Amino acid sequence: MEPILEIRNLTKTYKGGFTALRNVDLDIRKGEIFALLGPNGAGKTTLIGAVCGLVRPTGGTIRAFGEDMHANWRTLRARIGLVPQELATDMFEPVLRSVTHSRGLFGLPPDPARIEGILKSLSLWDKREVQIRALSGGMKRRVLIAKAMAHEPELLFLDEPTAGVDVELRRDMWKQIAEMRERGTTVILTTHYIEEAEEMADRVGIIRAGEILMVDDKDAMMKRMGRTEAHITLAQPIGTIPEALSTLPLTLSDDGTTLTYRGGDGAGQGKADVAQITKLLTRDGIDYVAIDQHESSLEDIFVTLVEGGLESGSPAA
Ligand SMILES: Nc1ncnc2c1ncn2[C@@H]1O[C@H](COP(=O)(O)OP(=O)(O)OP(=O)(O)O)[C@@H](O)[C@H]1O
Repeated sequence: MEPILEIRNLTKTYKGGFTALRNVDLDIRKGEIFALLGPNGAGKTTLIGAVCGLVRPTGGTIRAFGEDMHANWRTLRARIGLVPQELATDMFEPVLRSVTHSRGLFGLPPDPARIEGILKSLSLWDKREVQIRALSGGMKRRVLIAKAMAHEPELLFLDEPTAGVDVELRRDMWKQIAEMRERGTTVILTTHYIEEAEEMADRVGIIRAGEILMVDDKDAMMKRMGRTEAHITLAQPIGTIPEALSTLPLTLSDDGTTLTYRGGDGAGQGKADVAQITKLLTRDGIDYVAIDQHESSLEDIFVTLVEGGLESGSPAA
């Protein structure tokens, strides 16, 4: 399938000389939810800004909907929506007027029924005459989403859509985003909440220090990078790891009471290994009193990648 967005060799060096993006290559597929994960300062907002015209790239190309963004700026930008981290203007405007205005900015004819539909879907219809500044933080975020949806974008960027909102509202917003995808919108979101990516994304990209470390289907990433960690507490200390277990990735605590397994492949190998370990311990007459087992989450994978560097990753797509 032809990508809806193709970023090639994108580089951004800010005026002071700081390079925030280095040779970024990224393809976004039509209809997917793509989560861009990265620590503070990794370059997520810069990347979004480059596509949406807020940041001028120093090098590289961006194609959207099969056409060069630079050469067809006006028409292509009108097909892209952006939900920024914060609302910069419009604080004194009532909700309905502000959202209607956003649609007009892209040269689209008024469509009150559509705006009403958007506001209702975001539970903002009752607040339509309220000035934005009088809304709660969570409601302000919904206004940002409504404004970005008002011109019916085919590609929607959400920059930290749920930062600082409570758990309930976050779940609510995940539902809204999933519904946008159902309606055919391609969604790219940046987030600090790995849980958010785990819950919603079809694919995940990991960015660190301006470089894309890895892009993959979320499930494939979790399978490939996933690990099992198990701590087996023994009834009596042992001096060494039994011979029968010597080929497995096991360590023994200094006091001889805990065997720790770290390994597996995220596709069941770890669980099978731990079952095998307990069987062999029983066979050798070594009693254990507890097993504390844990499968790695996307968060563990992310932390390993971002802090430990890229050890077993595939090249970014
Ligand atoms: N206008 C600017 N001039 C100079 N440096 C900038 C500018 N804007 C951003 N930077 C730097 O570029 C780097 C990337 O910033 P960016 O905002 O893209 O990161 P981010 O991944 O979105 O971070 P966060 O998660 O904190 O929002 C940071 O080190 C930042 O300080």
